Amino acid sequence: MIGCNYYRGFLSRHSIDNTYKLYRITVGTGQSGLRSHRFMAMTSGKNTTNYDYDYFVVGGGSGGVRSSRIAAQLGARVALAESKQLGGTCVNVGCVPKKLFCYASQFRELFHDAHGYGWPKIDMNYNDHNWKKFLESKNAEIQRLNNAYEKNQKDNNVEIIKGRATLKDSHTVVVNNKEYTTKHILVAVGGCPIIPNIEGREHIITSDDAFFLEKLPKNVIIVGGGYIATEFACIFNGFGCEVTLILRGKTILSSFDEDIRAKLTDELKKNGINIRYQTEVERIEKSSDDSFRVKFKQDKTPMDTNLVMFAIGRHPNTYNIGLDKAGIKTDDNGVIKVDDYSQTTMPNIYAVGDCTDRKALTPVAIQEGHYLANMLFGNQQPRKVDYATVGTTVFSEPAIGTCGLTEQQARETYGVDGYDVYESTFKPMFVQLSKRDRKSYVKLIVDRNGQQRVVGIHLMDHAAPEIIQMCSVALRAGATKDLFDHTIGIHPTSAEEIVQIRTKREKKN
Ligand SMILES: Cc1cc2nc3c(=O)[nH]c(=O)nc-3n(C[C@H](O)[C@H](O)[C@H](O)COP(=O)(O)OP(=O)(O)OC[C@H]3O[C@@H](n4cnc5c(N)ncnc54)[C@H](O)[C@@H]3O)c2cc1C
Ligand SMILES: NC(=O)c1ccc[n+]([C@@H]2O[C@H](COP(=O)([O-])OP(=O)(O)OC[C@H]3O[C@@H](n4cnc5c(N)ncnc54)[C@H](O)[C@@H]3O)[C@@H](O)[C@H]2O)c1
Repeated sequence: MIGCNYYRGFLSRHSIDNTYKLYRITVGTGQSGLRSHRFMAMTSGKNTTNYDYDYFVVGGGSGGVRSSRIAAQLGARVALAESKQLGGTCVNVGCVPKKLFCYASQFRELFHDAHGYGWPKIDMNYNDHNWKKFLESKNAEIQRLNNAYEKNQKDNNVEIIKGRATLKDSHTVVVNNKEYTTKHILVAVGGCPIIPNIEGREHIITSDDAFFLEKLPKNVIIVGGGYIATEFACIFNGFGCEVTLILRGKTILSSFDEDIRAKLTDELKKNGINIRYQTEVERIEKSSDDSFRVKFKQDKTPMDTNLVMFAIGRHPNTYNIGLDKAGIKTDDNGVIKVDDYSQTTMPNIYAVGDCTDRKALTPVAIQEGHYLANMLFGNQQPRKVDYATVGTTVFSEPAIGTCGLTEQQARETYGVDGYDVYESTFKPMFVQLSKRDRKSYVKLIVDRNGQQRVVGIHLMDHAAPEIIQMCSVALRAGATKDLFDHTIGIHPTSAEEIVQIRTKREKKN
């Protein structure tokens, strides 16, 4: 198997089928019951001497690190158990290395663009790219972050306990056979990639492995159409690999706005990414030359490839950590049930981040963990995270950014006559001289009633990730279309399109 799997230490791919069976724990706790428990638990506060700690955090990823540090700053006695490296998915096998991979993969096009601006033409030979050197630099940067995280926790008096934690009961956590008692527990164990139960599954790599490949493949099949599949299709494509995306359904990024999906699909195809729709992998066979033959259920023509990557979602790391012993209920997939304030079915135990069913994004896990620490140890009123206006980006090439309602959600919320759509497709200035065939796109959805608030913004542009951040502030503030129209743009930018669109688009049915 290629590379190392960050999580394989405690949840091997071969245990996953069993995991699913064991996940089928009885559930059915209503949210109202959860809420009343929260206020009981909150009478607690800190410095309860009967326990070893006031707060024991299981999992040192985005949510756990933030929550433990804030709690300690507020005076709580805090322990943090981490079975791998501090920083969790985001730092080790998620956002951070992914963004570095995106940057690295984009130079091919940038060198091409440079020629249009008068720089000498560089004949790119992919073999010239030093993959090993790049991975070494990437690994060094991750190591730097791991160390910085550890120092920051220690400087704030968080006691780090290295090892896999399990719950013995609702006030006892066990790590390396040692028991620790605690007033409150936070479960912030994150998730890991799903690997399907198909013949040849041992040949599958996931995003965890993709960050540690020994060399780039000549061609790659990526199964899935979500964030990770789309981002890695662009990364491998940028490095010159031949990429085929295998979609179970009819579209990539099915939870995104229909127009942004269509526009991005056009760009991916222009970049040379092949997409096969409504196709499912039946099995994977290893060939004598170390390549793989992938057979499909629907189309009987197999494909030969050097690498098969699955990115079909993630499941929580909640298997066999004693949740049942501590009285914590999960759904059938092992997702921890929580109320609006991250309280589980056990009043003194909380859960944040990817092991709950909210938005699986780093800043979301961080805010959930931060609000929780404030609530428990900062004498602050409980505060709900506003999930409706979370801005998010897919770091594709070009990138997309989205915030608020999709058109489909606007249709369901306001009815087909209750909203307006404003849109603009344009060629970004940067590619004019290089003649790169590239489009950008802006779409605003406006609530037609009342004050005409902007309720959805969808962008496709290389600057979309930076622009959408401020759009989410505007949406949270309830900005109206009139406010956008009378805000002066910054010229020449892609962002100015957002305050300049005046033409309503005909509604599609
Ligand atoms: C490839 C990829 C790219 C991504 N890109 C982005 C992005 O660009 N932007 C974005 O916002 N989000 C991105 N995400 C999502 C983001 O990484 C997660 O939403 C975020 O890391 C969730 O934080 P968390 O604290 O819930 O869990 P995690 O960060 O997963 O942390 C959980 C930690 O708990 C530890 N752990 C698990 N079980 C135990 C145990 N029993 N005992 C002790 N420790 C344990 C794990 O080792 C891990 O360190 C990406 C994810 C992936 C996979
Ligand atoms: N840029 C970012 O912020 C970023 C990047 C990567 C990941 N993430 C987070 O991590 C989460 C996980 O990412 P992901 O891409 O694994 O999941 P995802 O939920 O985004 O996408 C999963 C995809 O797999 C498809 N799928 C599911 N089961 C399948 C099957 N059996 N066969 C074929 N296709 C199947 C789904 O239709 C969907 O298109 C994301 O939802 C997101 O919250 C965020």
